[in-house]
Amino acid sequence: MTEGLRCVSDRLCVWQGLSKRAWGLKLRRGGSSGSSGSAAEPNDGVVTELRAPELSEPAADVTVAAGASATLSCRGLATRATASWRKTAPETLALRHGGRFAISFTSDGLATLTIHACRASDAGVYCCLISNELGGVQCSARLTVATGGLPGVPVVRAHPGGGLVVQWDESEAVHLEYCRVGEGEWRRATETPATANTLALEELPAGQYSFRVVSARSGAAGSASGPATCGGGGSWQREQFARRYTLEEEIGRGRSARVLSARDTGTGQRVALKQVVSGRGADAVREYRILSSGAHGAVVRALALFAEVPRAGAHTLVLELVGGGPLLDWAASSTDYNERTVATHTRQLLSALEWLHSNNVAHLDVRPENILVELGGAQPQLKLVDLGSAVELEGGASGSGSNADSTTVLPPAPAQLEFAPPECVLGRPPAPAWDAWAAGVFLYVFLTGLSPFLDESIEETTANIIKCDYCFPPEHWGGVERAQELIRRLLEPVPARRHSPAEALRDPWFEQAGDTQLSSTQLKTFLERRRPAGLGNALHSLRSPDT
Ligand SMILES: Nc1ncnc2c1ncn2[C@@H]1O[C@H](COP(=O)(O)OP(=O)(O)OP(=O)(O)O)[C@@H](O)[C@H]1O
Repeated sequence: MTEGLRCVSDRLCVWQGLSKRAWGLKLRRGGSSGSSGSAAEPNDGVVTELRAPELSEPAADVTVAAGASATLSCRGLATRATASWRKTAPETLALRHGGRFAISFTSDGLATLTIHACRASDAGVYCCLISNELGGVQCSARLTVATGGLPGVPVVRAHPGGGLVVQWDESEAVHLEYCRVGEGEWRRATETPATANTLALEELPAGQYSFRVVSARSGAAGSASGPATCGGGGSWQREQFARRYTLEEEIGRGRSARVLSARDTGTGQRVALKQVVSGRGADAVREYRILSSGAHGAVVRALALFAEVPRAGAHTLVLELVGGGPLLDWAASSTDYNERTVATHTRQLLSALEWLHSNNVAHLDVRPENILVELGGAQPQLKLVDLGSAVELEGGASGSGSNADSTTVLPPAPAQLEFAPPECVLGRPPAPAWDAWAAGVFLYVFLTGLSPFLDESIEETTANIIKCDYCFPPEHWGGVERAQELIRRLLEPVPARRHSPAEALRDPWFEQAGDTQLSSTQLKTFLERRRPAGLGNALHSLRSPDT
């Protein structure tokens, strides 16, 4: 650390409105009403004379190398005084003790400011004010941070709206330059030198970039930052998206998303575009991460994720298109609506849940609207969609060590309530066992068209769930009683005793299920009741022309 020796008594001044000369005397009884940081005060009932502060040693200018510590100090004669530091040039800043700044004031009137790990932007004029009730006195000193003439390396991070944000630490005007990795050509990010120390490059095309800072005065270039990946700015993302997908029609809607069918002009493949409203970006990113990190035949696959599409703040997930609509709608109008069909699809659902749980993911929103069917293959195939409410669990799907404990628990929405387990309606932390319960309710509905816990009101339905109050009316269970034991195992009120999807898959019913034809009358009533107003039967009529 190099200390400058120039005297700064010319900067010694009187704080506006307060005189450094004591213009009044106040007799004060020493005692409990002390103020912090003042000169030592007797606490023995002796009357003390209070004097306005006087400066005895002004602060001196200091020069340090970047990265070193700098200490500015001055001394004032005063009783019951405090000392505070401000930066007055080039910007005004009130300084507090903490982080890189250490501020102290000793009982003999020494006020110090130490700045650790000095940066170029710390350079400037610092002012110390020593004051008490009778007045104040202040002095200033300049801190110079020597950077060796070369600008420092800028810091790069992702911009929440797409693109990158670059920050640097120079006290003078600079040019920010960027180089696309592999191209070797440095370009200026702005026409004129940047005076602020941050630049958001929101419209940067996708790619990898390095940045460097160039002094506008000397033309000296600092070292380049490491390569930073840019997913592309908003309008770039929208442009790429518009070029690639031709939108068709709306095929579904949820609380946070609109789903459209579209065609990928590159591959000719039809896809589903889930447009997630702004504010739910984290859910969309998590849903993409889960659905793109592995594959299971009964779980929809995610193909891509676009941020800032269709508008700033929104996200668009590109998903495999499931062409057959909700499974129960298809089953209710199918000639194959029989016990074996129900067993086949229940097995697919449990297998999808087992796969998610083994990947430490709990779906948490298993209900008929999110259980679709693909009819394009040799056999109808169940597809579970909507991982928007899913949680990723730490330390295994058993529930122990789950990060779900910290998840905000909201009461289930009306559409979810019929499928919600007791621990969910009681506000307990989410866990994979919720999915097993929901699968049990789904199987009950699939076989009978009846909802086991549904009652006249939300309160009564909730009470039925908490008491696990349901039954198997014989008039609705004729010929399919063999599935009841599996349902009992899944609708077990104590989560730890409830069958997991893996255990449920071993139930003998899957082998025993026969051709018993099921009546779709109740199921159609069930579906009609849950159909959102205005949606009609759009999903049901959707069929992939590829099939
Ligand atoms: N890949 C897909 N293929 C066809 N239809 C889909 C697909 N994904 C979703 N849908 C339809 O769109 C509807 C809404 O989608 P999704 O449930 O994912 O939205 P959401 O807003 O997350 O729903 P929620 O209200 O449960 O939060 C679904 O119920 C389903 O019918």
